[in-house]
Amino acid sequence: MNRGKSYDDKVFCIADLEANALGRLPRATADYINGGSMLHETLRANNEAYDRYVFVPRYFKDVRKVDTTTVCLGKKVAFPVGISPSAMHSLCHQDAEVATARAAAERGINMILSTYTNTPVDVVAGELGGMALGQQLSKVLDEGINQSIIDNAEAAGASALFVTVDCPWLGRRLGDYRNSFAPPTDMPFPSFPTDVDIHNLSTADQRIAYDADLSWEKVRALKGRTKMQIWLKGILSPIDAAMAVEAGVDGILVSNHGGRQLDGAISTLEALPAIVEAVAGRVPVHIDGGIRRGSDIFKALALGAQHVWLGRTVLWGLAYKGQAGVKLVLDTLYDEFQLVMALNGCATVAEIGPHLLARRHLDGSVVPLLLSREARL
Ligand SMILES: Cc1cc2nc3c(=O)[nH]c(=O)nc-3n(C[C@H](O)[C@H](O)[C@H](O)COP(=O)(O)O)c2cc1C
Ligand SMILES: CCCCC(=O)C(=O)O
Repeated sequence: MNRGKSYDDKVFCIADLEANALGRLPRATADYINGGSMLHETLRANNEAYDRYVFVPRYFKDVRKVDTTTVCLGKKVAFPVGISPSAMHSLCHQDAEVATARAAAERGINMILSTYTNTPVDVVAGELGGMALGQQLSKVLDEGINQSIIDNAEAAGASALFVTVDCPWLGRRLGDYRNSFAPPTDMPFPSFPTDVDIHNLSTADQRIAYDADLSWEKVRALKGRTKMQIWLKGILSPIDAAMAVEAGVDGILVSNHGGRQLDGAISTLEALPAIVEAVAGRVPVHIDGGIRRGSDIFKALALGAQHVWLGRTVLWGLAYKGQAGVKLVLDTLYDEFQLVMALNGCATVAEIGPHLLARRHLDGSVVPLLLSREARL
């Protein structure tokens, strides 16, 4: 039960944290992290989509105890939240991915490591305290590099490969152009051979250029290249979702890369229901993008996601106070989520469903989801 816990003298919610964290970073770094592509339409839409759903809570339920636990990648997790892959954690804190992994372990949740990690996968795995590790793969032209990322992750005990599908070309991030943003030249990228220059992205070595011809055959072939589960990260279309299931993937992460790739793409929460319907329970469907409050986690689950993942919020925590800052993010969201469950009459995650939501339409009407569904039948 939440009794008004004080987290920190300055941070009581994620919005407080964002304001505090960004001021600690050089401007170009803060813009790289917070920015999206082009005019930030999708970046904004990811957040705003959550505000279009409102709660229709149930009462007369026993919520003296609220169990937030669930299972993700075969591990029992403290709540249905994990850490999405993001590049270069050392931009935010010297302890980089080690700090992030330790906070995930403390809070009892899983983590996905970026291809552009600054910390080797085996080191991160060693800090996760037995929680599940996912390895994100930005598939590049050099198959030897792809295979070494896969092999190192598998050897480190990672349980799933998250293949990012929304980045055949890098999005136009205007803030990065204006700031001439580039990672520091001494920054380590242990996924890549040391003679690959990735610091100046515009002249990047062809070996690490994105594979812009990812096909279903290549997805199927990946299954033969590793014992890890294969997940696709960045699915937005129910057609691709259905084809992914047919290709034998183990799960789908609905994502638009936090609004950093195709500006104008559908928000992830708006994309979710059709994907859940297309997948029809055959594999798990997870989501990221715009999760800033415990209520957002609840809404994503009510619309059919089994689990959500966090991008920028973790980086804000890292910039704010390293491991303790990431822990603060996770504790804040944990307590908010538990309270939202209690106030909606849910004692377990399994009780969360669409009957607890209504959708606010552009004409101002608010329509409970179940009634609107029944009306269509
Ligand atoms: C600074 C930054 C770096 C990212 N790097 C990667 C990456 O290396 N690979 C990837 O698949 N997604 C990457 N993402 C996207 C995240 O995995 C995630 O999809 C997105 O941040 C979720 O949205 P949110 O930030 O609103 O939570 C990155 C996002 C940010 C903000
Ligand atoms: C070259 C690193 C790109 C990482 C990424 O995916 C992002 O910034 O969104």
